[in-house]
Amino acid sequence: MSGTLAIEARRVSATLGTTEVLHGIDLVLSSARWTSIVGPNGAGKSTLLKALAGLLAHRGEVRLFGEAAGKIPARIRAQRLSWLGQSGTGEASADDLMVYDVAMLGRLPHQRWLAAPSAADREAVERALRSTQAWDWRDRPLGQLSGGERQRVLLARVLAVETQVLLMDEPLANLDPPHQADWMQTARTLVAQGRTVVSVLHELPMALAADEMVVMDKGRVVHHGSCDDPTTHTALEQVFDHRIRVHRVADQWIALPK
Ligand SMILES: Nc1ncnc2c1ncn2[C@@H]1O[C@H](COP(=O)(O)OP(=O)(O)OP(=O)(O)O)[C@@H](O)[C@H]1O
Repeated sequence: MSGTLAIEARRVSATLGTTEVLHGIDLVLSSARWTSIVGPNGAGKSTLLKALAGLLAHRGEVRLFGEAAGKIPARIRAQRLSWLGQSGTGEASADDLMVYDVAMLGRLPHQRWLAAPSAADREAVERALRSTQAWDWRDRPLGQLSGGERQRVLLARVLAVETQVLLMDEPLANLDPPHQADWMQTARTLVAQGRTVVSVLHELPMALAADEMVVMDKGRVVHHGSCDDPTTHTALEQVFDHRIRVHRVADQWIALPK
């Protein structure tokens, strides 16, 4: 799959309320790459991610592996693309569910109507919960977990779907530094398996560890390039009004306040 196009957005615009917040986005993301989406608050990052996920009405076209995303039946699309919302928005209704059952929800696209989970479903859920070190809480209600613990369960649910494309909005929210590093390792492992990871990130050093960066401002993509490319660093500095500077430290890119 590497080198094929995972996601194409053509002239994608979206209006929230009465305000157009995405203005004709053109974006092509190759498969087997990790792309970070960055930009100031309100730039339209979450809105773009939702449009790519098919969760938001928009104008223009989104294609998933060459197929018009809107024409792919919802269940098939859910087998190909999984989505983690910002800080688990909309998850409050899951508070009474056990952690294991929350992760099992990720397997719904693979299950027949009212069928019991298969051995493959149970294996995928265990793998996912172990990979975010959430397995030990499997019998606890989601609502009793801390913010970071909860985020690790929601990450596990996304991983349990085992899709080709994973879209994650601020996946590092509430995670402590070791678990942020674990998430980065997970993203790299997924990419090594040929999967495509797209993550909205505010943590710029982590975002700069991706393969590619999409820089957004005011509802537009102002730059898309390799995280190692100096023009990407310039775009990043510009979009944050030159209040940050990208440096190379200990073999990685970091962004320091100026
Ligand atoms: N329901 C709404 N009606 C009108 N405008 C909205 C609505 N929801 C969001 N917006 C606006 O859309 C713009 C894009 O929001 P979005 O959440 O996509 O930004 P973001 O880049 O993800 O921001 P952040 O970094 O703060 O999470 C913002 O200016 C926001 O105020």
